[in-house]
Amino acid sequence: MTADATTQAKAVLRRTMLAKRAVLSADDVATWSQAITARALDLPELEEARSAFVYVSIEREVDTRPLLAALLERDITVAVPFIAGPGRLEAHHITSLDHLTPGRYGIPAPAHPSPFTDTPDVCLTPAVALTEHGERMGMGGGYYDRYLAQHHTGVIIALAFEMQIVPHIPTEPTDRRVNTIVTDRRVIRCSPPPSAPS
Ligand SMILES: Nc1nc2c(c(=O)[nH]1)N(C=O)[C@@H](CNc1ccc(C(=O)N[C@@H](CCC(=O)O)C(=O)O)cc1)CN2
Ligand SMILES: Nc1ncnc2c1ncn2[C@@H]1O[C@H](COP(=O)(O)OP(=O)(O)OP(=O)(O)O)[C@@H](O)[C@H]1O
Repeated sequence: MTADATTQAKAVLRRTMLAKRAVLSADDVATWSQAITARALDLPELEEARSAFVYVSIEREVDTRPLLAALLERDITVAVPFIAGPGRLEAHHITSLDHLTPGRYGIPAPAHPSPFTDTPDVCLTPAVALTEHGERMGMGGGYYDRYLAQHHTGVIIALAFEMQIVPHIPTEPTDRRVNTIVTDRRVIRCSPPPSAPS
């Protein structure tokens, strides 16, 4: 597939998956998010982490507020995304959810800059779709792929509803795979796709 065809195929899948997610009920999102939060908080890599970079959810994404609140209680460094420009994501340290205010695209972001420039022990990413092999498709800004190309975080965990797991995602060389996916039903430890170099 050419690069253009891959981008096109991704855009089609993105629209389909966003449409499916848009019609989830608020109740389902809340119930499933609770299950995901409990499972994520039990992961040894999150229990052992000294720092975590966690997205702040909007709309029908897996709700990360309860997870953020629990991590802030754990006395580890918690950082959240700040959109610094097109495709440019920065991590900024917060010590309270009260430090968030609506930012670019209406996504809550730190009200006052406090850059966390280290490599976080764990990165918790949003996703529009994922495969069991850890291939991830996001909103199409390339924000996380660029961030993760610069910060060699060992543990990348995606939070997703079971309905977001698909058999195939068209990939580009710049796509970073996630190590683990936490859904409302299970924890998926991702192994590389058969065709990919390990
Ligand atoms: N909660 C959350 N935070 C996140 C992400 C995410 O997916 N979820 N991102 C994951 O990477 C980054 C933001 N990525 C985004 C990419 C595209 C659009 C978007 O809606 N684009 C519209 C244009 C909207 C406008 O111009 O106002 C579009 O492309 O049509 C929003 C966010 C960083 N923070
Ligand atoms: N490390 C990188 N360097 C340069 N360009 C990149 C990099 N990573 C991704 N891109 C480009 O960004 C664009 C969007 O990428 P992609 O469709 O993979 O985004 P996404 O994973 O859906 O979004 P996000 O990471 O924001 O959730 C593509 O044109 C891709 O080639």
